[in-house]
Amino acid sequence: MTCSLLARATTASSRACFHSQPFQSQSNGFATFRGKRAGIFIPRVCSRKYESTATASAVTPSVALQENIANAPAPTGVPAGNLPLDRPSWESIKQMISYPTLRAIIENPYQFKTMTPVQAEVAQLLPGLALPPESTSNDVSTCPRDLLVKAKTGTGKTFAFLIPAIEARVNAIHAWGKQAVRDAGLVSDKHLEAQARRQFTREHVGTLIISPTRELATQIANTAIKLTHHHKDFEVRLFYGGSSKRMQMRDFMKGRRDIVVATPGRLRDLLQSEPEVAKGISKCKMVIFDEADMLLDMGFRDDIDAIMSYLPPKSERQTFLFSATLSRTVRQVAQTVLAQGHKFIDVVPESESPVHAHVPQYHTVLPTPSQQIPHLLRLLAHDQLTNSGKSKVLLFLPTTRMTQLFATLTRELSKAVLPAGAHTKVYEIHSKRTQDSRIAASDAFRADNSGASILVSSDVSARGVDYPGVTRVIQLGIPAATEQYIHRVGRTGRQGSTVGRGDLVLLPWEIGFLSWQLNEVPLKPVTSDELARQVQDLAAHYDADPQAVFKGVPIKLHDARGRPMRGGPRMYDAPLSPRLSSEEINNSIAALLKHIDEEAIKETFASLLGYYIPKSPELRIQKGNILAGCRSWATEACGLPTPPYVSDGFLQRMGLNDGRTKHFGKSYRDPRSSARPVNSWETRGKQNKRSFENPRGNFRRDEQLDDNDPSGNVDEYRGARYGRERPEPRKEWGRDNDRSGGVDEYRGARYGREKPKREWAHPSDPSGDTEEYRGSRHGRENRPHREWSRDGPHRENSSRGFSNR
Ligand SMILES: Nc1ncnc2c1ncn2[C@@H]1O[C@H](COP(=O)(O)OP(=O)(O)OP(=O)(O)O)[C@@H](O)[C@H]1O
Repeated sequence: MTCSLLARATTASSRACFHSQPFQSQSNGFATFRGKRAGIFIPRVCSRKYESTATASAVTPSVALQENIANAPAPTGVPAGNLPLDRPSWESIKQMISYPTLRAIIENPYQFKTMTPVQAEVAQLLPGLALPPESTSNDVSTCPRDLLVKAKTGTGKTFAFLIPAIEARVNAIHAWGKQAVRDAGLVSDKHLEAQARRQFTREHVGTLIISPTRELATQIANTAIKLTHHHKDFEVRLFYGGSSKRMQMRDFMKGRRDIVVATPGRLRDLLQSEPEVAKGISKCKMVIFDEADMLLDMGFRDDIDAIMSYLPPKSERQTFLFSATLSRTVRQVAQTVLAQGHKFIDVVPESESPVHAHVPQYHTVLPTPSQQIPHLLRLLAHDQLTNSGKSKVLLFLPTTRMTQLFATLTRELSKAVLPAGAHTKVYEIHSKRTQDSRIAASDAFRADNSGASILVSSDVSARGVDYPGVTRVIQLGIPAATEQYIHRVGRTGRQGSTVGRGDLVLLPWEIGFLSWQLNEVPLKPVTSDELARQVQDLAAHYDADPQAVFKGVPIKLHDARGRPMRGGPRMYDAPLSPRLSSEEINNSIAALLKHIDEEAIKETFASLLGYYIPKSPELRIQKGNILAGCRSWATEACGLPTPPYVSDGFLQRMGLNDGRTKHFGKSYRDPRSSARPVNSWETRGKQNKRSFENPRGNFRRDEQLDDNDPSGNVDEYRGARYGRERPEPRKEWGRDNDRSGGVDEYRGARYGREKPKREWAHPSDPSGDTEEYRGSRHGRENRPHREWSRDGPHRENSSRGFSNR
């Protein structure tokens, strides 16, 4: 039996998602409903108001709680359109853009007044940026055509690239019609002009927008539909994997192709199999990469190479690259797709993080894996208590299996432990779910107004996806990279909102990521004990006066016909303090873990090994320690009686069992607690200090290891493992039966004191001679200039790197 509870809960949640109620978009204070146009969901707008029936009186909180509340995010966000007024207004560019576009921005469906910095920077380049290259206007000759743009998460980059894209299309259609009349030797012919325009819009793709995930592609397509609301007959086409290719093609063949939004895999597939798509794309004059750094990364490289070979050469098209994170390396790679003389717009000052400064970020390194689930529950409870009536949490997990497991744990445990109890809505998104249920969960979470909702997600929601009103982002385990950390945290504190917080929760052995990869990110530490105290204080405060905590939250208990309301925020059932006590939390967890299928935990364990082992260089720990860490997670956090069995074959595939030692992955534990520090990980990274204070490290010379420990006596262990005292074992390495050769040879190759003699230049090596290879590999000589030409070879193999997300 595979995790029955897990499976039941997953089905239940997808059913719940499909029956979700009309959605409320918090971005503009309007309720949105789904309709259909061009094969994708289009939001329509109508107004909706809530009556406030809750009244409350204030009480004086304790000193600790006052501090707590002072540190908590402000209770209300700045609604969209109310960004500070010192920014340029949209009205100020009314001469630069068409009236239908302006109307969509300032009147309906959006009501934005001012531009964000990135929008203002791009708007400055209008109208030249959106005019056809053959235009005789001065604006064209002086304006750069290609853009590389870096701006903070949640600052409206989508508008910044969609507005020029829409304007360019409008201008191109207009120019084409006029040219057709001129070519016919006429001065004016409305009928001919209209016919030429119609033909142009059906044959030529206007702008191609490439986005790494389906969720983001759908969101961009929806924003494009809203922005072109007042442009007559404008059409947006969407290509993404996981749903019917035939339907997408039927839609594409039906009408205009003003904007095509696509994920790389599906687009490449269609380009190779559908001549009509290839023909349309070959005439496309503008291509936009959203989340450009991710698309230019190795994971998507093959697909992007293939797609670029269908597009016009870079001298004949415009290319925009947008992202919140653009490293120097990505900027170098970007040169291959951007025209010379492109403009680099960077609205993230060098000294600042690409996440908004007003989003406080915390990290916790748990003392033991057994603290993981309790700490997560406390973070969720903390959010429900500090953002009462509007808590919306996004929980990120490293693998799909982990996401499935934690969605079940969160869904079940929230009923017994969290302040909102059974009213907490838990949604789940990852690659194992069907595309329809992913869309349903994403839409439902976006529209959720229950005041206590949680989206448990893998990295498919990490980039670009806009969920208004997210009050907290929790990351359990390390993200795939520093950039991914930034993008995940960027899901909160968006569009000028002052509400938001990020929490990173790590197991002891993951601390290296914090020290080495996130050393420039402004994270503050919070211990699990501190959080437990804060939650207890907040719970006591609530129990003393629930109304005070819900002050100002519109609670509607009955609908117009007097029936109990199903949606909307509601107050928590007091008393909360007993429910949030450590004992109660631990009991609830223990009771639930008994019902979780061991197989589900073992599969999650295997997925974690697959995720973490390649990360050993980033974490700066040995693979064996990762294996030991994952084993202890399975037993201590998930309650397995014994660590899951890992076969030798699996270890070998993971590069763990390299044959040099048969003890790989077996961590040594001294049975006497007095010989160990309280938490052996506390001393990580301080080895020099430790050796001064206690020259014998953590072991005494007279100690004997456990009889079962196969690593031999203490000295041998210490010497080999920590390398401080080496009891003359070096020559041992060069034993006759050691295939690695003499000691020096081994040392040279391994520790880089001597460079190994080059073996690359083997006559059969096609990479040419050493210098050529090194030059191109390490950048000493510039790589031969690479252009994605239309005639380039089409690569067959695809590796999109999202298989496990
Ligand atoms: N000028 C504006 N005034 C108010 N709100 C805006 C404005 N422009 C965009 N927004 C809103 O801000 C939110 C974030 O926009 P968007 O998703 O484009 O950000 P982003 O910079 O692309 O974020 P990410 O880096 O996460 O992809 C959206 O809800 C959008 O409607």
